[in-house]
Amino acid sequence: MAENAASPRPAGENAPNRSPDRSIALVGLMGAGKSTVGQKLAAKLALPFVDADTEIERAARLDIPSLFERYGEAAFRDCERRVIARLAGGPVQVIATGGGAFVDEATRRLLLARCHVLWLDAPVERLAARVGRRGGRPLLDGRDTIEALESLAAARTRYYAEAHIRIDASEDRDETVARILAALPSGLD
Ligand SMILES: Nc1ncnc2c1ncn2[C@@H]1O[C@H](COP(=O)(O)OP(=O)(O)OP(=O)(O)O)[C@@H](O)[C@H]1O
Ligand SMILES: O=C(O)C1=C[C@@H](O)[C@@H](O)[C@H](O)C1
Ligand SMILES: [Mg+2]
Repeated sequence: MAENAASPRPAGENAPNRSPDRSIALVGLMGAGKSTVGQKLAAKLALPFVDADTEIERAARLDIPSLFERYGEAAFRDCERRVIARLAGGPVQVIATGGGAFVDEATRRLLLARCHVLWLDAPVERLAARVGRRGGRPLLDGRDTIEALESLAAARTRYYAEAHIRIDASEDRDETVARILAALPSGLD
């Protein structure tokens, strides 16, 4: 069906009237959808998309499990802090952070100062079903997924709660994107 030019555009359907003044940073636990929802959101807003985990792997020339194994979590966090500082200082874009990035105080302050920070939140059971048994997440390896995510949630929720906006990310990806577009500040248009 031909598009009716007279009909109003659904919010966020096309990019030109949605030009954020600053980057959008997605935070939240593993499986919240930061990477997959972030890509869809960026496409809707016609913005570049960047994934901090991928950028860390590129900078370190190692995948995340190998980084953890060879150098330990502290070295990974150092790398993560530097990579996110670079991304937050870059052009306006959608940034998917790694699940633990926002716990770091320097990263948290920087993202809150420079970006629209959105916390993608969903119940642990839903997150566990999404991350499944696929490897690549060293903090879940060899542990009961629900227990591991519950303990991360207990330690991290107070940090995620500092995000500018909380998005209920329990439903499917398109619904989460729609919720984000509806929740973004109207001054962003
Ligand atoms: N809203 C959703 N509905 C259904 N499946 C989803 C949803 N969001 C993400 N998924 C699926 O869950 C898995 C994990 O999602 P994703 O990699 O985007 O999470 P993440 O928040 O980036 O996690 P991490 O912190 O480990 O990088 C993927 O297979 C993705 O397709
Ligand atoms: O929640 C976390 O601490 C992590 C989440 C992933 O995105 C990766 O950044 C890494 O596996 C650590
Ligand atoms: Mg991710």
